[in-house]
Amino acid sequence: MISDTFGEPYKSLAGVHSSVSAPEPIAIEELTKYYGDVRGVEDLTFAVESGEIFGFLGPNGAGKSTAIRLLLGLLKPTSGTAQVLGHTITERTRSVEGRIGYVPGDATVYENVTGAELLDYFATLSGDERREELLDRFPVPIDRAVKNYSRGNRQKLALVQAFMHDPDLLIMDEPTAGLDPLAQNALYELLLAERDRGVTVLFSTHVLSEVRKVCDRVGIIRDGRLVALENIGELLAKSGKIVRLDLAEDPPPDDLLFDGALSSDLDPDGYYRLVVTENFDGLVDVLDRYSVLDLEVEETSLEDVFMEFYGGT
Ligand SMILES: Nc1ncnc2c1ncn2[C@@H]1O[C@H](COP(=O)(O)OP(=O)(O)OP(=O)(O)O)[C@@H](O)[C@H]1O
Repeated sequence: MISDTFGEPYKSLAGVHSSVSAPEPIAIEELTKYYGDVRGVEDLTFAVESGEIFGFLGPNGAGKSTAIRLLLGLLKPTSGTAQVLGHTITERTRSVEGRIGYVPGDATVYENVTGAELLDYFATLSGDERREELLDRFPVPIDRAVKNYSRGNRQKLALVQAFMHDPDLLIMDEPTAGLDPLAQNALYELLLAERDRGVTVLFSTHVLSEVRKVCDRVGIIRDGRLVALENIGELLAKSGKIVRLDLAEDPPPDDLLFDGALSSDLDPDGYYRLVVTENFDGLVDVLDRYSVLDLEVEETSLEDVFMEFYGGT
């Protein structure tokens, strides 16, 4: 009973403004990556605008890391292309790399050096003018070998490394994984402050609460394809209302469906649960057929929206 309202892969007008103004920091066009027969991402098309925090949302295996690794030039696309800071991903130069900060999903390399040595190394590549300020924000045992770091400390070190050369664009793959709540909040504050300075951020996550806290827009990816691209308010508005009904009768949930109802289910507490996006007259017609003992109408939450895309999969 999952609707296909968002079922068609979303096609944005990526690049449409590029002839009249600066190109978007990230513009992706029909980007496809197969690992042999396994689909990583397929036909991704969207743009991340300058100065926004863009949440790239999807469950494990949806294709977020593949898309990010393609953007960073770490993987070669099967077809399609993307521009990052105006440069095609397959032809990027060092000068562009120096304007990007990257937080990988799994920060485990360079085990045998200390945190300080690791940062020194990256400083020679791109600079480190913000190192001290970031170490205050994300304190780590800088003189100890990285191999002895806890997961959270590795992640904090990765954050210091990603931000310390003051990049224009941050690309982050599940950056809060392993962070304690204090460090998570420090990151949210930093992201919002950076956004206000005009920095652009793309980050992948499956943590809905952080999407709500920091993201301006969100792209939802499912099975390698983009299925929604909206600002969060619009996404919620488009996703309709939850109508919960207690009926004297016991009709099968599908009997309550009408044009404008995305889904109809029976909750464990015996209430019918409809997701209604439009045609509230249709709802009134349905109600007219039964004895309604109770009725509640709620706004959809981001969790509800997510479940509409992923429920049952
Ligand atoms: N190196 C690889 N070789 C083969 N298949 C891969 C490889 N990397 C990813 N895949 C497959 O590509 C698909 C997308 O995986 P990807 O890691 O991009 O998803 P994800 O959304 O980042 O997931 P997660 O949240 O678990 O990191 C999955 O089916 C995955 O098994």
